[in-house]
Amino acid sequence: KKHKFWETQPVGQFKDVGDTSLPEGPIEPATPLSEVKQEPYNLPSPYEWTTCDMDSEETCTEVYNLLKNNYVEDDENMFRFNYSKEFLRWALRPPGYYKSWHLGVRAKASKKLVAFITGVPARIRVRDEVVKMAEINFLCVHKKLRSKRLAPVMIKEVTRRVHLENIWQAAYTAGVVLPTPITTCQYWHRSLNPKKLIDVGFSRLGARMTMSRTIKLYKLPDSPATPGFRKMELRDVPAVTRLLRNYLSQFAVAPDFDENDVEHWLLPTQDVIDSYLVESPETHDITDFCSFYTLPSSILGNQNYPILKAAYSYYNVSTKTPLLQLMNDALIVAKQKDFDVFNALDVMHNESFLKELKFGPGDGQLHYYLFNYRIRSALRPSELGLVLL
Ligand SMILES: COc1cccc(CC(=N)NC(=O)c2cccnc2OC2CCNCC2)c1
Repeated sequence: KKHKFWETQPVGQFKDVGDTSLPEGPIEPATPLSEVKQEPYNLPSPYEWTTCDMDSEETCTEVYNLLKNNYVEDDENMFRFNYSKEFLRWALRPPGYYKSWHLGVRAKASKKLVAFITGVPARIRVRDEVVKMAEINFLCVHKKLRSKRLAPVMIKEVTRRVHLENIWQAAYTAGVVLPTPITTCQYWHRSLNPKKLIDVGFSRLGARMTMSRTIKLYKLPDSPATPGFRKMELRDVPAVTRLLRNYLSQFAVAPDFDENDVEHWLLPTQDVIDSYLVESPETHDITDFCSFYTLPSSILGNQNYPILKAAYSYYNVSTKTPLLQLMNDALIVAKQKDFDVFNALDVMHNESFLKELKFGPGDGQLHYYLFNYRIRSALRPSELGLVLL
């Protein structure tokens, strides 16, 4: 029986799709904290809950290794995400985070970390409502413990811990279809190092294409074209916050970032997040912004290369520089930083540059979900202003 678990949860059910009599908003009401289950859910007897302290070098290394060996792979099992420890600390400790939402499962006998799931707090606007949510991510069960039905009880336990902080909604993504996506995005890839991408099987040589012709096709200038294009600095946080809040206000679902959030999520951190902006040489106004995060993948079974260095488009705002030119400058700096590929979803206005900047469509889709919040009808990806890590 498909979705046995999800049919028990307050999420849009397939049977309700199209029923416009159902109101937009929470599916189940918040409950008084006294009514939230006080004790953790039961795990199968060989396992125990653990809270993962990401400040601890040892625990962060355990989380890193669990994900490195057991987290999401592409459809052909050629690549596996390889989030760095620095990235995980950044992703899991935003303003107002709760350690109790960094939930692990250990084998009682060996004390080995065998599963993980996380939440971080976020204010997400859905149309005109700003809703406090948990962004759920990094659900990972060790390969040897799959189909022991650990995921449902991990989801229930992290939900219980989110409820204890009086938060009743969540946002998450998955590569699989669950009840019920609020939108479904295509992912796109722009080759920066085509020779390596073909060597490792990420890309294939085009028909009637030689390798040297392919290298020439993807060649980029050595430096950005836009005057005033520079790295973001701490002093830019107020202006970038204004620029981003205004830009994101046009989308149906988007984060409600304040200056604290912008300082955490968008200030450059080496090998984690890169952010650039355009400061007008005449007026010194900040008119445009682009950012991408660093998410390498392990290359499974290639002798020459162990790692694929990938940049993922994050938040981009263009008010003066054409988005096409701004993103081409992002590609140029990503190539300068030795990334092999630049990935993007067809969310926000990304569709306007993907083909022209020589992105090719990926072979999969990323589905976005809200927990305990119904929306009237599914969104187009271009109506979505939320990028999860
Ligand atoms: C190239 O190495 C991969 C290793 C594992 C999976 C995939 C395919 C894939 N599933 N890609 C995405 O989900 C994806 C493609 C483009 C942009 N963002 C993405 O996912 C982000 C956001 C969701 N959490 C994972 C990272 C590729």
